[in-house]
Amino acid sequence: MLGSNGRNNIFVFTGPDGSGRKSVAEAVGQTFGMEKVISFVTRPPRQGEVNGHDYHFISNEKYREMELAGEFLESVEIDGQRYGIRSADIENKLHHRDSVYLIMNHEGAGILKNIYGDQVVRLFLYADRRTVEERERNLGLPEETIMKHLNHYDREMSYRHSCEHAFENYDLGQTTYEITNELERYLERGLIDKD
Ligand SMILES: Nc1nc2c(ncn2[C@@H]2O[C@H](COP(=O)(O)OP(=O)(O)O)[C@@H](O)[C@H]2O)c(=O)[nH]1
Ligand SMILES: Nc1ncnc2c1ncn2[C@@H]1O[C@H](COP(=O)(O)OP(=O)(O)O)[C@@H](O)[C@H]1O
Repeated sequence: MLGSNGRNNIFVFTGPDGSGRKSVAEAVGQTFGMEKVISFVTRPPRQGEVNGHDYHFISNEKYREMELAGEFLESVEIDGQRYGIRSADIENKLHHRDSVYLIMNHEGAGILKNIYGDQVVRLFLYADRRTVEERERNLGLPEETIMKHLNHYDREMSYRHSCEHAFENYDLGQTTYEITNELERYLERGLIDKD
C-alpha cells in the first residue's frame, strides 16, 4: 500500500549495539502504528527475549534450508551467527501498510538501500563507546557479547555519514521526539503540531 506521499517508507534503525536502536524504534513504531519486520537468527535467545517478537529464533539447519530456497532478501553473518530478513515478510507488510521498520547493522542497511533505493530511510543512532558499554553491562549481557559488540563499534560508527539522518542518543525521550518529528515529514500524518 502506498503512503500519502505516493510511496512506501522502509525505516532502518542502525548504529552501534547499545546505541538504543531497539528502544527508540519500538517507541516510534508504536506512535505511528508501524510494524517491525522481524529478523531470523541462528543465535539462541537471551533471557527475556521472545520468539516471534525480538527475532524468529531458528536452527542453523533451518536457516540453511531457507537460504537454499531463496527466501532471504538479505542475509549476513555476524560473529559466527546468521541474521536475515525474509523477502515475503517485508513485501506482505508493505502490501497492507505504507511503512515498516527494521533494526540492522550497517551491512544490512546498505543491502536494503541498494534494493529499495529512495524508499529506504536510514536512521543512525549513536552514543560514545563508554556509554554503550555501560548500557550493555546494565542490561546484563554476557561479557563476551559486550566485547564482540565493542569490536564492531568503530565500523558501525563510520557508517553514520552514509545514513539519511543521524541522532545522538543520551536522552531517550528527546531522541524519540526528534525521530518522531523527522518521520512525520515522511509519513505526513499530522501527529505533530509544527507551529
Ligand atoms: N544485517 C542484519 N543485521 C541484523 C539483522 N537482525 C539483527 N541485526 C543486527 O545484528 C547485530 C548483532 O545482533 P546481536 O548481537 O544478536 O544483538 P541484538 O541487537 O541485541 O540482537 C545487531 O546490530 C542487530 O541489530 C538482520 O536481519 N540483518
Ligand atoms: N538515551 C538512553 N539513556 C539511557 N539508556 C538508554 C538510552 N537509550 C537506550 N538505553 C538503554 O540502553 C540499552 C540498549 O538499548 P537498545 O535499545 O537495546 O540498543 P540497541 O538496540 O541499539 O542495541 C537498553 O537497556 C536501553 O533501555
